[in-house]
Amino acid sequence: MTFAIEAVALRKRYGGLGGGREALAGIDLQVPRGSGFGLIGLNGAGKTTFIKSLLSVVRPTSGHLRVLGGDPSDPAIRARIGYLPERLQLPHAWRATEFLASIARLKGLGRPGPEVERQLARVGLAGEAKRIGAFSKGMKQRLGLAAALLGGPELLILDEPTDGIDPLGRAEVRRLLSEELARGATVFLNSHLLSETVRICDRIGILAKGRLVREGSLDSLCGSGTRHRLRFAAGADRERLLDAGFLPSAEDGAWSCEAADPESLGARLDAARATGALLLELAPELRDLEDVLAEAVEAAA
Ligand SMILES: Nc1ncnc2c1ncn2[C@@H]1O[C@H](COP(=O)(O)OP(=O)(O)OP(=O)(O)O)[C@@H](O)[C@H]1O
Repeated sequence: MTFAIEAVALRKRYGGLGGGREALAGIDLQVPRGSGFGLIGLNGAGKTTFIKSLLSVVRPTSGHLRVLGGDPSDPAIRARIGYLPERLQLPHAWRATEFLASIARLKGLGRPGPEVERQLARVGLAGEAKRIGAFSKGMKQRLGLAAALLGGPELLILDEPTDGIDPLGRAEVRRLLSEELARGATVFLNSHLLSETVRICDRIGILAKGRLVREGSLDSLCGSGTRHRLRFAAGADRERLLDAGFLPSAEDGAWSCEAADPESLGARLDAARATGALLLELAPELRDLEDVLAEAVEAAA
């Protein structure tokens, strides 16, 4: 397997009086190509420092970092990355097409016109003639996203991509990012919106005090491994399901059960069927990522 990002024992200590605390205290991380990876953590955990290292804006104090198989300070590697910064600096007197055309030229895209129009349409800004200074926060964010998407980069690094975007716009951004994943791009996301992160990313890393304290697939991080969620067709006999050891969920009419292995899960399902219940859905029960984050941060304290 090839990796879009490979960090080995990566450390960063900022200069200044007393040298400060290490912002990155030895990060080992491999992000597979084509995956959606979400980096989460509390304020000051080191997320921005890690992203800046990926973009060679920050020089690590020690350790190794490879991005798309090369050195992040190599301009040829940088050209294959699309980046949406957390704090966008946009030229307010320009129009969206002018701004994107200038980015396209910087990225070395020949005849950028059609690509600029394509990306503007994807972010819902086609035909937008206002100057950027008159854009709403969400429109500016969409424009920043279009700039990151120009030229179909192999790696997208997105810092709070849905910040300021309304709920329907967020759904559009999610769809757009799933299109990017489907074409084989790697998406590296930094967001405090955990509900967005779980909907976009299949892998999650938790940073706490400069250390990667948990990392893995969403299922491995949030799944209990033994709890399952089930949904039965209307008319299931509640009392008989309770007798068979199923627990109802108060919120949404789903049920849950414990089963440590496929055999015991099969036996559970047989028991449910014996009550006359018809199974509609079965999935591993996932814990809330917020709880997993809180637990990981506490353990690292
Ligand atoms: N330029 C800098 N000089 C000195 N210390 C810095 C600098 N940038 C960040 N730090 C420190 O490094 C640590 C990690 O900061 P970083 O911005 O990477 O965290 P973060 O996880 O991105 O936080 P947030 O969620 O608030 O954006 C913090 O203790 C911060 O104060």
